[in-house]
Amino acid sequence: MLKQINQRLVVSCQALEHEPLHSSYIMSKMALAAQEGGAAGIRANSQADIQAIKAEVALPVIGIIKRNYEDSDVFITATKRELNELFESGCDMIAMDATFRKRPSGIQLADLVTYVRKQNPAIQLMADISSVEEARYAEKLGFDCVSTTLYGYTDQTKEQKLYDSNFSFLKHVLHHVSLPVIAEGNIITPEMAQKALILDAHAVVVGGAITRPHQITARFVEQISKQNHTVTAETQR
Ligand SMILES: CC(=O)N[C@H](C=O)[C@@H](O)[C@H](O)[C@H](O)COP(=O)(O)O
Repeated sequence: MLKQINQRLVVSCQALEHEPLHSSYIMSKMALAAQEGGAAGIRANSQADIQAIKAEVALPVIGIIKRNYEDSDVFITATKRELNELFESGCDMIAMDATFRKRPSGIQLADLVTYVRKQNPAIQLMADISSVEEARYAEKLGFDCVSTTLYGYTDQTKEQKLYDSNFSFLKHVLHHVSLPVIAEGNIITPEMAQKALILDAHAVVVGGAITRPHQITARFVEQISKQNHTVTAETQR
């Protein structure tokens, strides 16, 4: 899969239970639209969505399973349970949280990597990271690539955005690991995606800016309200 997505766009087609588009059927059609738009791959959540997407498009799929655990903040492919479900999903690559945060029941990331290599040696592994140290450790554990997915979503990085100070975090990761680095998280314009690839990201993943209409709508509404204030101010002069 890494070869197929090199220097290209992966579209994340996800909608959790609380989101308006929560449906495997809808996610499969989102993936079809992404394929027609020229995407090279899909990122998807849950066995049902992955299977529906694989039935609809010929694109390779990065599979995750999001599940919350009371004793951990890790929710992306947190344990062997999620790995087993992904083995049955038909996905081409598995992405998992590779932050240093404590995992459910204290299971170690290294043990999960060993488990995948033993149970399903053919599948590629993506490490979702939030720091350079995590990226370097993921490289040591033998992941096939790292993705900046969780930058801005951990206590240490909250409110940070990948494109802040001209993609400084992405540049930092690229400088410190020799693995392919996928730019993912809050890439909301084609120009940002292009910039990440120019900086030598292996590929870019874009989700909400393509497949979450509520986020896209909110961005328009926010901008229009700014415009309204400007117009009002001018007309009052
Ligand atoms: C933090 C988290 O759970 N991120 C998830 C990872 O699978 C997805 O919800 C994101 O949509 C995906 O990473 C793409 O990012 P963006 O939607 O910002 O383009």
